[in-house]
Amino acid sequence: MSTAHYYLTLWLFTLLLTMLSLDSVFLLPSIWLCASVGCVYVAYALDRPGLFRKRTTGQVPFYIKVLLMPYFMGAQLYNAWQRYQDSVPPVQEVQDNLFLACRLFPSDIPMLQSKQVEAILDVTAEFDGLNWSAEEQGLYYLNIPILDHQTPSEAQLRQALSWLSVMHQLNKKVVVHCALGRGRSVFVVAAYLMAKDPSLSVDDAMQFINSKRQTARLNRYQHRRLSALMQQVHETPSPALPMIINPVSGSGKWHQYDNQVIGLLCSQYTPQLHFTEKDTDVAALASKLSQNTERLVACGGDGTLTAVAHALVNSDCKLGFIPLGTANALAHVLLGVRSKVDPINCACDTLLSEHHIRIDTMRCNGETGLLVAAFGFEAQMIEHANRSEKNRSGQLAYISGFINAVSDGQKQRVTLSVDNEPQQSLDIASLVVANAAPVTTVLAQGAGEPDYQDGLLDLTLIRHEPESTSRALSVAQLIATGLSGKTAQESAISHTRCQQVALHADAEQIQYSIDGEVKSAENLNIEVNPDSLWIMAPKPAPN
Ligand SMILES: Nc1ncnc2c1ncn2[C@@H]1O[C@H](COP(=O)(O)OP(=O)(O)OP(=O)(O)O)[C@@H](O)[C@H]1O
Repeated sequence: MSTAHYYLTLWLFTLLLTMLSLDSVFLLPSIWLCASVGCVYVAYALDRPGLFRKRTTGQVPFYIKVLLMPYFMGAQLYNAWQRYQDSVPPVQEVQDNLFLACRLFPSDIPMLQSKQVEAILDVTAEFDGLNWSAEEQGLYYLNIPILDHQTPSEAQLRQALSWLSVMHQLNKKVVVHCALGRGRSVFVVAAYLMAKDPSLSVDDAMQFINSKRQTARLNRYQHRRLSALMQQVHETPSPALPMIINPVSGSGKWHQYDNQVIGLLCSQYTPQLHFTEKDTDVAALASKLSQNTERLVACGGDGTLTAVAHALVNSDCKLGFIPLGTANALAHVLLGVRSKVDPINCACDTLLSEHHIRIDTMRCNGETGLLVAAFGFEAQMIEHANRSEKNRSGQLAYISGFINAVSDGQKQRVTLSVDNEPQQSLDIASLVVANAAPVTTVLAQGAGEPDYQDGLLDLTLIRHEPESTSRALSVAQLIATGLSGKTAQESAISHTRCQQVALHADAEQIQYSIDGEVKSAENLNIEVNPDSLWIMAPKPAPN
C-alpha cells in the first residue's frame, strides 16, 4: 500500500470516528484529528511537501503545528520508538566528511561538535529542523523538503547535490538527515556518490552505504526514481558558477550571508568559490576564470566588482554580483532601491533570472571603472573611510568623511580638458566623472542620475568657494538635482556630458578615487568605453 493510500484509509477512519462522535464531547478532537490526517493525505496524494510550509531556517510555522498537531504527535511517537529500537547509531560517517543521520535535536549538538560537523542537509518536510540559528552554532543549513517514503524532484535533487559539493569545497563535514536516516537521506547521499562517480549504479551506491549503515534502504519507487534522476543529472549537469569572494568586504558580510547565498544559488548552479586575500590580483584571477565560463560572479564591495569587471570588459562573459560592501553603489544603480532593503535576495534573484544587459564602462588611467572617478571631495571622503573606519562605523564612515571634506573645502588648481574643447584652468573643490551613480552619490548628480547606456560620461564640477555655507549650498543643490533629474542651476556647479576628460593639477600627485579605491597619479585621463560589459541585471518590469 502506498503512503497516500495509507493516509487515505486513516482519514476515512477518522471521518467515521467524527461521525460517530457527533453528539459527544469527542466531536472537536475528532474533527481536529480528521482535518489533520486529511491535510497530510492531500500532501501525499499530490506530492506537495510544501504543505508543511517549512521555512528556509528549518522551522515549521506555528499555525501548521497547531493544525496538524494530532499528526505531529503520532509521527513523533513513532519516530521516537523507532529511534529507541534502532540497531545503528543516530549519526554515521559514510564517507570522508559525509554523514547520514536520523532527525537531530539540540541534545545532539555536542555529538555533532565532537565529530566537527558544520553543515546540515535536512531532507524532511514534516519536522522542525535543528534550530541552528537559535543554538547560535553558525552551522550551514539547507532544507530540501521531501515527504517520507517519497523522492526529491529533479530541481530539489540538483540543489542538494550542488550544495553538498559546495560544502565539500569549503572542507565542511556535512550530515544529511531525514526522520530515521533510512530512506530520504540515503537517497540523497546515494545520488551524491553517483554524481561524484558516474560509473556507480544505484545498487553499487546502496551497497556502499549499506556497508556503513545497515538500516539504509530505498523502496522500489525510490530506487527507480534515483536511477532516472541521475541519468538526467549526468546528461545535463547544473552549470558551474565561479564566484570571486572578498571575505572582508563590508566588515565581513560574506560570513553573515554565505548560507543564504549558497542555498539560493545552488537551486540553479553549482557555485565554485574563490576567496581573495589582501594582495590577490583580482583582475588576473577573474581573467583566468572567465576563459571557461559564461558568467562570473563578484561578491564584495564596489572595489571588488570593478576589479572583476576589468577582466570581463569587451568579452562575452557576463558579470554577476552579490553586493557585500559598505556602500554598494553599483547594486543601487542596477538593482534599484530594493537592493538597499533586501540586497542578498535581490541579487540572487537577478543571478537566477539569467537576464543580462550591456552597459558602458570607463577607463581611468588604464583601469576600468563602472561608477565614478573623482577628485576633491569624493576622493577625500573615500580616503577618510578606510577599512578600519568602515569596520568601526559602516556607512557613517563615508558620511563623516564627506562632512569633513566639505567643511575643509580644500582649493585645487587644475587644468581641465573635455573632449575637443579648449583647456581651462580652474580652482575646484570637487570633480566627478560618472558612468553610473545612484542618487546617494550626491556629487555625481549635476543633471540627475547618469545613464550607463548612453555612451557618455557625466562630468559634474563644483568650483572652489571660500565660504563653507556656499559649499554646503552647492551640495544641497546637487541633492535636489539628483532627486529631480534636472540640471543644476547654481553658478558654482557645472555639468556636461562627454566622452573624454583629462585633468592635470598643480600639485605633484593627484589623489583621486575610482569606484571607491583611492589612487594617485600625475595626470588623470578618463574616457568612456561604450557598450563594453555584459552584466546580469533584473528583467525590466512589463509595461
Ligand atoms: N582577504 C582580504 N583581506 C584583507 N583585504 C582584502 C582581502 N581581500 C580583498 N581585500 C581588499 O579589499 C579591498 C576591496 O574592498 P571592497 O571594495 O570589495 O569592499 P569594501 O571596501 O568593504 O566596500 P565599499 O567599497 O562599499 O566600501 C581591496 O583593497 C582589497 O585589497
